[in-house]
Amino acid sequence: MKIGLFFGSFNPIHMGHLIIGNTMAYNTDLDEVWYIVSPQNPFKKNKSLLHEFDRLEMVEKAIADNFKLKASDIEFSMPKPSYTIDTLTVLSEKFSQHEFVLIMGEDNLVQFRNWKNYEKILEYYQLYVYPRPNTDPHEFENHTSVKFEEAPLLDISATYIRNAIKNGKSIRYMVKEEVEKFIELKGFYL
Ligand SMILES: Nc1ncnc2c1ncn2[C@@H]1O[C@H](COP(=O)(O)OP(=O)(O)OP(=O)(O)O)[C@@H](O)[C@H]1O
Ligand SMILES: O=C(O)c1ccc[n+]([C@@H]2O[C@H](COP(=O)([O-])O)[C@@H](O)[C@H]2O)c1
Repeated sequence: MKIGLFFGSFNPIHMGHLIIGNTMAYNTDLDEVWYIVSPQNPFKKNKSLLHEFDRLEMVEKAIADNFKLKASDIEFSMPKPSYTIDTLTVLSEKFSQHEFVLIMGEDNLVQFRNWKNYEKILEYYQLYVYPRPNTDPHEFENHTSVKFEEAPLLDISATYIRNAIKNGKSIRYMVKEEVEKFIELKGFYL
């Protein structure tokens, strides 16, 4: 199978992440999309980062009704912070029957040069890139490994959701109902 990998902290997973995963899984040549929950992003320091198992549980609840979407904890047992090239290598070895593609927003391409072994990523893997608003220019516009895919965009972020919860505001329709209930039950982000 051809599988798209969507990496993130998912703190928490929101409708923006779900729209991208579903669009890639159904409207491109990908068979499935796997959400790879990163315990720790090399570029982000965040004191409100929930435990990785709680973030994984929210992803699982969010995608439970969509058979083309899967959650992965592969990075939990790998050295931290999580470097994407290392995870790609482990996945390609473990699932040699599958072809893996990296899904990312165009904004990620602006600093992609700073990723560990980015040239190796481009040599061995395809990147399926969806548009992000106000993306700065970058050098990967015409790269043969980069494919631009159309996807509708939602202007929300996990940061926005965490702040809304902290300020007693509603997050209804920004996350799946199951995720909202779980956050309430556990008292996350208060
Ligand atoms: N609304 C959105 N639409 C499309 N892609 C998004 C959206 N929000 C985040 N992404 C992308 O999803 C991936 C994983 O995101 P991440 O888990 O860091 O969420 P985030 O909402 O950006 O989090 P935070 O606000 O905590 O930084 C990243 O590549 C990010 O650019
Ligand atoms: O491998 C790297 O050097 C690298 C550098 C920055 C980000 N990443 C991964 O890209 C994913 C999305 O990053 P971000 O900053 O858009 O949330 C996240 O899960 C990180 O593990 C990976």
